[in-house]
Amino acid sequence: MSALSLENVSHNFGNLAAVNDVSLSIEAGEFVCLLGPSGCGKTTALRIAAGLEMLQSGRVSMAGKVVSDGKVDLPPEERSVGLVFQDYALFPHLSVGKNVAFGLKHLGRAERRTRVLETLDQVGMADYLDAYPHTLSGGQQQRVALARAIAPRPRVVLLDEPFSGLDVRLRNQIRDETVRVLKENGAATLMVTHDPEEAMFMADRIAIMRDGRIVQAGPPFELYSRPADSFVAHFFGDVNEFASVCNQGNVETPFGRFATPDLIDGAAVNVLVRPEAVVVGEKINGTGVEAEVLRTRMLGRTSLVDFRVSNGSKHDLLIKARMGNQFSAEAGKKIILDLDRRFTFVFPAAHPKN
Ligand SMILES: Nc1ncnc2c1ncn2[C@@H]1O[C@H](COP(=O)(O)OP(=O)(O)OP(=O)(O)O)[C@@H](O)[C@H]1O
Repeated sequence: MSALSLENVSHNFGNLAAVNDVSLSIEAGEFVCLLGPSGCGKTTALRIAAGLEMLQSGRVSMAGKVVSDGKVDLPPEERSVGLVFQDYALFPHLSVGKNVAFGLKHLGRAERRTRVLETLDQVGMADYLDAYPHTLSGGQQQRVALARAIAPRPRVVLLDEPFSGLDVRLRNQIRDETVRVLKENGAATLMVTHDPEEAMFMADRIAIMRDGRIVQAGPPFELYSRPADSFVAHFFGDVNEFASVCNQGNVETPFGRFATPDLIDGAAVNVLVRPEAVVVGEKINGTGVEAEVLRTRMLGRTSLVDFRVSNGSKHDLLIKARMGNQFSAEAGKKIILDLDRRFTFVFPAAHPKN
């Protein structure tokens, strides 16, 4: 029995199918990110789960109980959900303690106070009980917003881009703390983000959306290393891309042959290679090619290097490699390149909208 379950949920705004047949279940203690580009329907799906948007079609259940299906439609306050938004949405006229106590009206005075202190302690804000939101930093306000959401011990916590207002340096720390606190509480969490790195950092499972649909769902590494299509591969970071044609179940590339058993002869394909899959200075499959260094950029812990591979009579291939070290080589130097095939993908070229 899942803590939260969306089944075949669809939602239109006029003619626009903002959410299109979305099904997604989240277990207690699980952290799931709904990831996708702006306008793909993430927030609408989250609002439907929360009960903030009236369900048009499909079903929403929590812990096996239907909370919305066209007949039933429980309001947000009866759904056992905690909500955290991008702008924290703290009540400005209430102290931190009163903000956190807001959803605890059902508890007696003493118990309420204990719960408020306990929860503020969990997010490291117990010293700010009597402070007002405007006196707090963005990171502190975000912690209080999280405390307010989890204080009633909801079964499900829904977060909508909760870190986008924060300083970049603070974000990783607060992301870490947020996952820890939500896991400690055993809540099922659904977080909306457009940032693939944030999703990879935080999620047990990522559901990636495009044009209202979930195109792939799975653990972060699965989406990164086995993308379902070219859109997913591109969404998780830079890729080198070159065109080829399928011939007798294979695609020939300068780096050797790739099997494409599901494609017909003559099918145009794109070969996608992650920059970190380019192995520099080695032949690993006995198939390496000589390449010329065009440009090297040191990015601190990694280096990004542009190479040119001569491709016989055809156009030269330009390939970016990302290396986990400080690589330095003069432009013009010749080096052998090969590919780590785990991060090399072949997809039909005629993928819609790519
Ligand atoms: N109340 C509304 N009325 C009309 N159209 C809406 C409404 N809310 C959202 N939309 C449209 O529905 C689509 C999905 O919006 P939604 O906010 O769910 O996307 P999103 O993936 O969360 O995007 P973002 O990351 O930019 O918030 C968008 O095209 C948006 O313009």
